[in-house]
Amino acid sequence: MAKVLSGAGLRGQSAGETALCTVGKAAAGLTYRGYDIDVLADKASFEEVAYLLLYGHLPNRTELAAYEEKLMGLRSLPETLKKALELIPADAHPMDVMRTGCSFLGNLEPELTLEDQHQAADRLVATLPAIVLYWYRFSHDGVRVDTLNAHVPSLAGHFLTMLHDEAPNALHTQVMNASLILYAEHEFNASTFTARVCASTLSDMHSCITGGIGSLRGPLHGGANEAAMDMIEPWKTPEEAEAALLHKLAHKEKIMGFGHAIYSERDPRNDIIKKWSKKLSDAVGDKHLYAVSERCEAVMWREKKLFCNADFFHASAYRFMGIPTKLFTPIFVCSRVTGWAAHVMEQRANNRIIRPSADYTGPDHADWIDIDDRA
Ligand SMILES: CC(=O)SCCNC(=O)CCNC(=O)[C@H](O)C(C)(C)COP(=O)(O)OP(=O)(O)OC[C@H]1O[C@@H](n2cnc3c(N)ncnc32)[C@H](O)[C@@H]1OP(=O)(O)O
Ligand SMILES: O=C([O-])CC(=O)C(=O)O
Repeated sequence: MAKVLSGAGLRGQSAGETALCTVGKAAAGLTYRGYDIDVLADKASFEEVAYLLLYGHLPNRTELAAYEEKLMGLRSLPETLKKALELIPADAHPMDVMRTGCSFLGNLEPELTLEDQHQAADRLVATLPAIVLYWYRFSHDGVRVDTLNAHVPSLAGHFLTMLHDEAPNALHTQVMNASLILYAEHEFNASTFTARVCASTLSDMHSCITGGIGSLRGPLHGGANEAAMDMIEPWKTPEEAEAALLHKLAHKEKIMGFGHAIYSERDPRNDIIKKWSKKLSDAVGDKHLYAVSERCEAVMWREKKLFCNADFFHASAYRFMGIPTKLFTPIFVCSRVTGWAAHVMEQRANNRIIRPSADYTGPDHADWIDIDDRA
């Protein structure tokens, strides 16, 4: 019988069905429930996209107003959770804080039945920004930040207001909104697959999302936006960047923020966030970071035919908005929680436990050796 070869990393194999997203159609396409990413990033609010993913259709005016109101009403953190967050040291990584915060919330407000799944998802969408920024501001500035921000309707504005203690300008709110839309959903990526595998055991929403956060953290996935920033920040001129990059490539180093498992020509999210990064660069009078980033893009294409993925120009865009590097991947969480939760619900609606097989590579038979006789 022919052996079914599982390609390394399951590349190119279908692991199930989804109606949420297409990635890589015609080498560079991306749609959420059929809507093109360019259109969504240009015309929608993040709340509209969250509703589209979680409730299955674009909201009408009444539905959107009610949903925004609902999310705003769910922003406050339970006192016990605040106390727990206050115990986490300032040198913790915020992704670990989010993992703990999500899991902790699951103790206080468990999702007990399937009827609770939308409520659990909406609560996480509303509170994950507060979880990370309540901890960040308390541990770094000693401030117990207002997690309600009743005067700031959008999640994009809410995040930036909690971080900077003042309402963001229109450009920053617009970029943050677009960024949250770009990161919201991406089919069977590693963190979403983690959440779906967890859901397939009939586990609860908080466990699925906590697992997703853990998978997103790694630098080969969501953590690449922070890793890209750490790489480019010391480079002060495009020439310095080019020389350093060539050195890294000669030493076979992975360059964070480049390449993709599915797209073969380009990542459509890059064009959008790059455009915003340029606007921000002009607005802040940046002298080198955008130029360094552009040179990296040109060198990687020239040398390796590798293109920027969604993470690379997010690094400079976030920096221009004064966001500390270690909050980059947490913003990804605040967005991707919508996609994760939608996938959890989709998995539950037509579930069979996800349990692939493995090609065994160990010895055929091993004879027992008494402990005193072992080498
Ligand atoms: C939002 C997101 O999660 S997007 C992804 C974010 N991750 C990163 O930016 C990390 C850097 N990129 C990478 O590690 C990879 O490109 C991944 C993880 C995204 C995709 O991995 P794979 O699908 O295994 O990559 P792929 O099969 O296309 O790699 C082909 C070749 O290009 C190389 N390559 C791929 N990406 C890079 C890179 N960023 N830098 C240097 N070389 C690379 C691989 O090492 C491989 O070389 P080889 O054939 O000599 O072994
Ligand atoms: O799809 C992937 O493998 C990674 C990615 O770009 C994402 O999750 O946004």
